[in-house]
Formats: sequence, structure tokens, C-alpha cells
Amino acid sequence: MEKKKKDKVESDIMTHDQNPYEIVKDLLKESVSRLGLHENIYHLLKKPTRVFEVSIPVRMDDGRIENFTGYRSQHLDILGPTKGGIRFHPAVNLDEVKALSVWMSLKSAIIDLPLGGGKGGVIVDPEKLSERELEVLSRNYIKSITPIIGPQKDIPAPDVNTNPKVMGWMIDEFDQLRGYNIPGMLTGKPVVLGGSLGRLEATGRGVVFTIREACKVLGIDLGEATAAIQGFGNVGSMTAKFLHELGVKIVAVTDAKGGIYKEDGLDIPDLLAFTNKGENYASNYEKAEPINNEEMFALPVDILIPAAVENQITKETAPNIKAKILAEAANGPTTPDGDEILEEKGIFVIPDILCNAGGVTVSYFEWVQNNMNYYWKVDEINQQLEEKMLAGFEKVIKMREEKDCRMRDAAYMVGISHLVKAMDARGWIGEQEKL
Ligand SMILES: NC(=O)C1=CN([C@@H]2O[C@H](COP(=O)(O)OP(=O)(O)OC[C@H]3O[C@@H](n4cnc5c(N)ncnc54)[C@H](O)[C@@H]3O)[C@@H](O)[C@H]2O)C=CC1
Ligand SMILES: O=C(O)CCC(=O)C(=O)O
Repeated sequence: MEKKKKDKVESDIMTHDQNPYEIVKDLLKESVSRLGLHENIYHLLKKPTRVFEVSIPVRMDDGRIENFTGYRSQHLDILGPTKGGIRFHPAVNLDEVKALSVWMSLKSAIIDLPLGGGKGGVIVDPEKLSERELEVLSRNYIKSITPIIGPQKDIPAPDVNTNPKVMGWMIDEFDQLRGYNIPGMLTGKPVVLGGSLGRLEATGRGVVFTIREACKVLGIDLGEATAAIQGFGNVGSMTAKFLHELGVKIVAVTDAKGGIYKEDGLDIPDLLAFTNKGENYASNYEKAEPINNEEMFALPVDILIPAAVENQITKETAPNIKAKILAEAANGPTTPDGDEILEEKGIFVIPDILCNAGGVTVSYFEWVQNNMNYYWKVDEINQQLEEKMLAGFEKVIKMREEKDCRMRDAAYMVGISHLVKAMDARGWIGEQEKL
């Protein structure tokens, strides 16, 4: 009863402009039309092929059985098996998971990966679980979606509040069910179990490649640039590390618990060492001043990086943004009305489906290595990641010039055009739908 009430509240509070699935459908529709394609293409793209809802009973430490709700959405598998992360968060809902799976299809298409889009989520606040409860939840979730996943079907990976440790439990459960080791069934796993070198850093590294390219377009010298980052988990912290290595002064980082600010620039290696010890920097790091998310968005920095959750750049926060570049490391951080304000202000947006595609790119490399059971050196992986990200960035910039449109529309058009080629090759579409 309690659970039902919570789910209802979550979906009730989402307006059309905050609902990621409504947002992504509107963007798909607009881009299909801009490309001069028949609206049938929109109808082929707008819905995931398959969505799966599961109940995940967990015996809690106090003996109670709590029944969690989980989802897996498989958007489109015309380029290859569907692929995408698993999120553990109290705000997870079906529309969010569906939108995240559409974004995965577009990301893979932009980067030219032979993969489709998938995504999973469980409605849970992992901070409220003990380690044992979290492990049981992780194992039971993967068990419940076992019929629809596998290395040639749908390949999960980490997302918000999941990590290599969680992936280790999940792969163990799957291997035990199947009776043999299947390393390519998920990615982002510990290296000792067939994880790829460079995967942990990949999303942040990819974000920084796109920022570097955007700075070239705008004539910004990275050595003189300043940045602020929302979210200091896997993606935010790795983005901070690589930007710092390029000489960018990171003046603020924030997360769900608060944030810190230092005008002269934070000592990122020191901060990473602090957080790696499991410390909460927002309340315990003494070498900087406190700052909240709203204040951070309004800082006079060159580069602003939302690396947390959806709907952060809104009609409330966007008017205060002073940055020249908004690098969307998170999925769906900008609402449509936030986007309009960014456009009016002439802020250069690196859209999520391009900006954060480094994660799935190295996940693809991990899967390839698992399939051939031979493992590459980290330099090889990083170099191939860079090539893929730069090629994706180039395609989006070219489309933006051709169509004289926003970076976001250009990224959607690049992704959709690639998917349409695959639809055509499969005989899904007739003359009227072709480019
Ligand atoms: N992990 C990956 O490889 C990839 C992640 N992403 C996206 O990047 C974003 C971050 O993911 P991860 O770093 O993996 O997750 P994470 O769980 O490691 O970190 C999430 C961070 O966001 C913060 N956060 C959560 N809610 C917040 C709020 N309301 N306000 C401010 N901060 C908040 C958390 O405190 C934490 O610092 C998500 O949108 C995810 O979908 C995208 C591509 C790949
Ligand atoms: O690494 C992957 O397969 C998926 C990463 C992901 O979930 C994302 O790009 O949002």
C-alpha cells in the first residue's frame, strides 16, 4: 500500500515538460520532420519494442519481505543487441526508463556502434539498504530479467547508484543460473571478471573529449577555462579528473547532499583522494566553502557540466546560467523550456546523446573483448574511444551546419539518419519514408 502510494506520487508530479519520455518523443518528432522524413519514421521510433516490469522480493535484515519494482526497456535492436545501464533510484519510473532506452539507441547510432538501446531501473533508495540487502536486490533483479537479457540479446551496465561491485553480483547470479561463465552478458564489471580497462573512466573521459572539441569551435583556451560540475559520482568525478589534467580550473562541485566552491580552483586530486576514502565532501571537506546546486548553476564559469540526473536545467535555473558551454554528462539534464533559454542566450550545448556516449563506447569494447576472450591494453582502448568520440562530434557539427540548427537537433538527426539506414536495409520502410 505504502509502495503504491510512492509510485503514484512520482508519476503524478511529472508534467509533460518534465517527463523524459514525452520530451524524447517531441524531439524525435521534430527531428524526423526536419530531416524531411515521413512521419511513419517517428511512429517506428517512438515506442520501445519491449518493456518488462518485474517484482523483486527481498528479505530485509529485520525479516520483512519488501517487494521492489524494477523495469527493463528494450527500445530498438536493429543495429545489434540492445544495451544500456541499470539505475537504482527512488525516482525511477517506467517513462524514465523508456526515455533512457531511446537515448541509448540514438547514442549508439551517433557513435556507429553495432548496438541498440536498452535501459533498466529499480525503484529503491540504495542508501536505505544494508550491503546484504543491496546484494540480494541486485541478484534478484538480474534473475527476474534473465529471460530477456544475454550477450546477443540485451546487455546491461552500470548507471546511477550501480557500479562494478553491483555488476559483479549480477554476473555471478546470471552465470550460476546459466551454469557457465558468460562475461559478455553485462559490461562495467570488475576487470578480474572480464571488465575492460578504462571503462570506469570512459564516460568522463568521453565528456572531456567533447568539451575539448567544443572549446576548439568556440576558440576557448582550456588552460584558461573555468568549470563547475553537478554530480560527483562516477561521471562527474572522472570528468573533473580529466578536465583538471587539461588545466581547467574547477571552481565548484555539487551533489545530492550539497556542494563545495573555491574561487582559485579545487584541488581535484586531493578531493578525489578524500572521496575515495568514503568521506562525504559536501559536509566534511574543509578546504573549500559550501555551495548549493542553484548557486553553482549561476557561477560565472566557462563550462557547466550537469552530471547527475534529469530536469536540472529548467526555466528556473537556466536564466542564471553564465557558462559558454553546457556539457550534458548526465542523461536528460535539460527540460524543453530550459533548452529554449539556453538557445536565447547562445550557450553551446553538447547534448547528452553525444556528450556521455563514451561509457557505452568502452562498454562495447568490453563486450568485443569478452566475445574474443582477448584483452587490450588501456592505451589502445583510450585511443579508440577518442577516435569514436571525435567522429561522433564531427558528424553532429556537420549536421548542425547543414541544417542550421541547435546541437541537440543535429545530434538527434545524425542518430535518426543512421537508424533509418538500418530500417531501410532490413526492408522496414518503403520509398515514401526514405531520405
Ligand atoms: N555511469 C556511466 O557510465 C554513465 C552515466 N551516465 C549518466 O550520468 C549521470 C550520472 O551517472 P553516474 O555518475 O554513473 O551515477 P552515480 O550514482 O555514480 O553518481 C550520481 C551523482 O549525482 C548526484 N545526484 C543525484 N541526484 C542529484 C540531485 N538531485 N542534485 C544534485 N546531484 C544529484 C549524486 O549525489 C552523485 O554524486 C546519469 O544521468 C547517468 O545516466 C551517462 C552515460 C554513462
Ligand atoms: O555502458 C553502457 O552500456 C551503458 C551506459 C549508459 O547507461 C548510458 O550511456 O546512459
